[in-house]
Amino acid sequence: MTHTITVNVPPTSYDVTIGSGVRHQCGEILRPLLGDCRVAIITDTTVAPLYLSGVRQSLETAGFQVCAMTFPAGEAHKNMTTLTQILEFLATEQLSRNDCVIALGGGVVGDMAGFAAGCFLRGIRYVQMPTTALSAIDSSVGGKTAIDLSAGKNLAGLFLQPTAVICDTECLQSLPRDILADGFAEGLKTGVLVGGSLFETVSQGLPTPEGLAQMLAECVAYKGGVVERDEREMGERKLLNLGHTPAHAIELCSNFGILHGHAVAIGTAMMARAAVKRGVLDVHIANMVVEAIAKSGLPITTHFDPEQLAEAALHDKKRAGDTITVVLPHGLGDCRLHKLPITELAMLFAQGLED
Ligand SMILES: NC(=O)c1ccc[n+]([C@@H]2O[C@H](COP(=O)([O-])OP(=O)(O)OC[C@H]3O[C@@H](n4cnc5c(N)ncnc54)[C@H](O)[C@@H]3O)[C@@H](O)[C@H]2O)c1
Ligand SMILES: O=C(O)C(=O)C[C@@H](O)[C@H](O)[C@H](O)COP(=O)(O)O
Ligand SMILES: [Zn+2]
Repeated sequence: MTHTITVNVPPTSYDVTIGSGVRHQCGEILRPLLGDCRVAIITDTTVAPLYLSGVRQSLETAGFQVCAMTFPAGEAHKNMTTLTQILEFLATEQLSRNDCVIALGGGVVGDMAGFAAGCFLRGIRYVQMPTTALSAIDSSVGGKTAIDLSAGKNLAGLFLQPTAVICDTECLQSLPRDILADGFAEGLKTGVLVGGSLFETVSQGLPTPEGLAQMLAECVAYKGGVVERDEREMGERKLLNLGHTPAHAIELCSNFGILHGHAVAIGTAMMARAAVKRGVLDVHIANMVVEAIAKSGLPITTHFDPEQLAEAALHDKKRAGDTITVVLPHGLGDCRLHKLPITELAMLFAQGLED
């Protein structure tokens, strides 16, 4: 079964197609959307040997002229050096304004290729083809693109919505278990934000392949709705950052050596515990959240101390001068924004790390 979710972000609108084997139909899906143009596939060294030839074949059969560039896999390469290499590649290949970038890979490929597409010739179109659970659940939808700077996570980037998202659930079968679980952290985050049956589903641990497509579709439908209402993160979209203020600090402190989803898992557990200490969340609900995270094989605490994390979090995009907005769960399906003085961050993180 194929799921199609439409995201309306005026003046544009795009479909997210989720289904088994859909990478082999990417050419026919994209031809009416892109017209007669060249496409540049950007991918990484792990994904290229697995999926590049199948995607290329589908695109060529549909009449596209295709070129491809591969960069080394991993968060350590989500940086200015790789961005420059992608831009130089697009220029050498003489892509024009009518042409299109295809991001084939996980969130690192999607964030990098999307950013490059947004800068090249002051902006060309791009398509997301997510191949990790994380990119399928979260990063391929919504138009946030970015690279990391040495001062912190995602500090340079653009909002640029893709022309289409094509998610082949078959690709997720080649993920090592820890990377599959890593992506599931954003699903757990979404389960806490939405509550109800989605939280019940995600709290049962990693789903079966059949259950996975349904879960992905529910997460994407929720995120798509938030993005439609608040594309530029002026209000409601900040909720998608549940767990991310500590997560981004943990990623920076570990020199980007921890996977994003693992950091989000810890951050979400921390915000659940801190919410209890602050009297806004029932301890039983917090325990359910922390247990659901642990059940998926994800971490729930960190060895970094609260002061160190608070220092690292000062680069967070939710900071405005002397205040920072964090997300605290008040219940399942009821997360709220809290504006705190930055001087309270270390205390908040300490509360999040206490049992
Ligand atoms: N833009 C957004 O809205 C958004 C949302 C969430 C996360 N992110 C970003 O996404 C990134 C994390 O994404 P990720 O977890 O997908 O990381 P990733 O892209 O680094 O992929 C993880 C690893 O899995 C490998 N891989 C990818 N697909 C595979 C497959 N099908 N089979 C086997 N191996 C495969 C990759 O080569 C890589 O080594 C972070 O940089 C995070 O900041 C962005
Ligand atoms: O799409 C969003 O909005 C999110 O916040 C999703 C997050 O899971 C994602 O990690 C995002 O990249 C974080 O954004 P940032 O603006 O805090 O860098
Ligand atoms: Zn995230």
